[in-house]
Amino acid sequence: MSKLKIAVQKSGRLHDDSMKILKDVGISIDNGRDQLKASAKNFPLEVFYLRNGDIPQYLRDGIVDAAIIGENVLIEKGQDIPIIEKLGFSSCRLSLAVPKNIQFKSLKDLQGKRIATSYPNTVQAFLNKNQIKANLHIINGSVEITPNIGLADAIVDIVSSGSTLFKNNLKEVDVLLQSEAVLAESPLISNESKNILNKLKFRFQSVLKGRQNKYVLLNAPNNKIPDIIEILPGMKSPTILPLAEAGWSSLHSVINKNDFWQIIDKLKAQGAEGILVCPIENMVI
Ligand SMILES: Nc1ncnc2c1ncn2[C@@H]1O[C@H](COP(=O)(O)OP(=O)(O)OP(=O)(O)O)[C@@H](O)[C@H]1O
Ligand SMILES: O=P(O)(O)OC[C@H]1O[C@H](OP(=O)(O)OP(=O)(O)O)[C@H](O)[C@@H]1O
Ligand SMILES: [Mg+2]
Repeated sequence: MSKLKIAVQKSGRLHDDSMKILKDVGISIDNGRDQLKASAKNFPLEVFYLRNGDIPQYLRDGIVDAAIIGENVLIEKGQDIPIIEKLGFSSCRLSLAVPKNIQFKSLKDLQGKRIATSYPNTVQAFLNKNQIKANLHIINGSVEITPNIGLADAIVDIVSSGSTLFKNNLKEVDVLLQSEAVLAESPLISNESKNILNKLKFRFQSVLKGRQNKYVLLNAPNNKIPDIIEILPGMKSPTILPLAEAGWSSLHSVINKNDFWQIIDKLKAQGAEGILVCPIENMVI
């Protein structure tokens, strides 16, 4: 039986979360950290550990069938490569930054200036769109240091918490794009591999939905149940079970983790007690 070949970053920001989502979908991988290739024990999958920036070419050439990769890298080097699922981790943005003490009024201030970046294609497209001519200085890392050592007037690099910009006395003045880890597919994938990839995608989706939601159990007096149901819509509708104590019920439901605190406050205000909140491993809808 053939195996799906999937690329994962060998080491770096994406590695741990990529391995975690594979583990969370129940795939167990024989993992020697120095191995460049490893097979799953219980799923037709072979993992290739590669450099992030090399992955678009491997996908394009059909050397791998799929990859977990930063969306920003596909925008830079793999616009021809389809994204089939966003994976919700490694969220960051690609931003333009300049020294803090510089007065930056508009993008026109970049005219004729030097911009350091590891993302030349993305930056050039951004400059073209804004009709700006600037000189790109392409480097692979530590981009934020370049204005301080006189190598560049501005930078375009990944920002997440903003602490690297802060430490280097830079300020963010524009955002070129938002990014997160994605599941990408080779344009040359075979039908057989595509079937396996669809199964993997389905498992990813159920784990991602689970991560997005929480399972809530609570006790409430029966006369409060209609009001509480209004707050707790659930997947279809909440489960209601009678408690041993007369006049009380237990309600079970699923809530989006983003609405979580707001909903809990409302539940308490409606007389809910003994509220338990549990993580969800998988949600298959
Ligand atoms: N500070 C950050 N916070 C969140 N996500 C990030 C951050 N920096 C980078 N990323 C995301 O993680 C991906 C991998 O980043 P990382 O710096 O580990 O690799 P790289 O230097 O681009 O590549 P390589 O594998 O060749 O070392 C990036 O493409 C981006 O999508
Ligand atoms: O906004 P922050 O949370 O500070 O994150 C941004 C930094 O993270 C990434 O670098 P990384 O640490 O991956 O090092 P690298 O430049 O060697 O890739 C990115 O290139 C920025 O430098
Ligand atoms: Mg990096």
